[in-house]
Amino acid sequence: MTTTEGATVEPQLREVPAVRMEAVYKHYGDFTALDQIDLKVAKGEKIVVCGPSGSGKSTLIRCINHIEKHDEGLIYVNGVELDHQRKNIDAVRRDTGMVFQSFNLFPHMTVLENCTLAPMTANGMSEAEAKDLAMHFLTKVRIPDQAEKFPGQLSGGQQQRVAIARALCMRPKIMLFDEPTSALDPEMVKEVLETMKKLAEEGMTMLCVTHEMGFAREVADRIVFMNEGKVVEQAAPKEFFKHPKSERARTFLDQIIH
Ligand SMILES: Nc1ncnc2c1ncn2[C@@H]1O[C@H](COP(=O)(O)OP(=O)(O)OP(=O)(O)O)[C@@H](O)[C@H]1O
Repeated sequence: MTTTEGATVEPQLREVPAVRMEAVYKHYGDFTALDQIDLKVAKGEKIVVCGPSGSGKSTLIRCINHIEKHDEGLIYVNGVELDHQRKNIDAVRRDTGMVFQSFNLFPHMTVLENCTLAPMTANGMSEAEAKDLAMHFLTKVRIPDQAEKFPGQLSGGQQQRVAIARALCMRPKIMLFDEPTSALDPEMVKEVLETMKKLAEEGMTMLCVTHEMGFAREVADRIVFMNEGKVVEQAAPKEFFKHPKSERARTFLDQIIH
């Protein structure tokens, strides 16, 4: 693309990022959980956030949809500021689907009811429309036959796929995953990662906190490595795994890969 001044500009650089964090801090009392975070996520980008326990990964992702409130700095989601008065909270929440480690499904509701609830209550969809949408996404995560069951009747992997379908029913522009496979038996991990991989291939913008480094290598455009509340380094997976720059990333990788 050429501007009137004749300069060449990459079209994607002119786009509003999916997420922009500028000098973001989060404190719990005297403890600084996020320490001057600057991070940009482009539309369609897949980011894996990794780092040692307590480094602030969940806090970072939870600040993006305001489950946690940041104390200082600016956060924009698709160009909308997450202001401290929470004026834009509904718009931001609509754009961001969140998947938690512990599924967070309503146990007294069927799979279908779990998926139709938010589209009907928050988006004003009719029951018939919401059911069609829910079945569409339950089919996508390959469990349409479980629609009438209750979460307790499903395996962990199936429950997590319901949680992904439920998030997709809100038609999010960004999916946030907070250790989505950590609570699963090893044989269930693969099916959830496959579902996430499929979403990535379809172009979804994704921020995933995960220790699944195989997934990171295969799917991520960029690895963001955190330590003590800071983003210590960020690089393409190939670069990060081969040549981690910081000593902390090197010891982290040694511990989890060997
Ligand atoms: N509600 C809270 N009150 C006080 N401290 C908190 C709270 N939530 C998180 N923290 C602290 O903030 C730090 C970052 O927590 P966070 O959960 O973001 O880390 P993490 O990198 O996701 O860790 P893990 O990999 O173990 O889940 C930790 O030291 C944690 O104890």
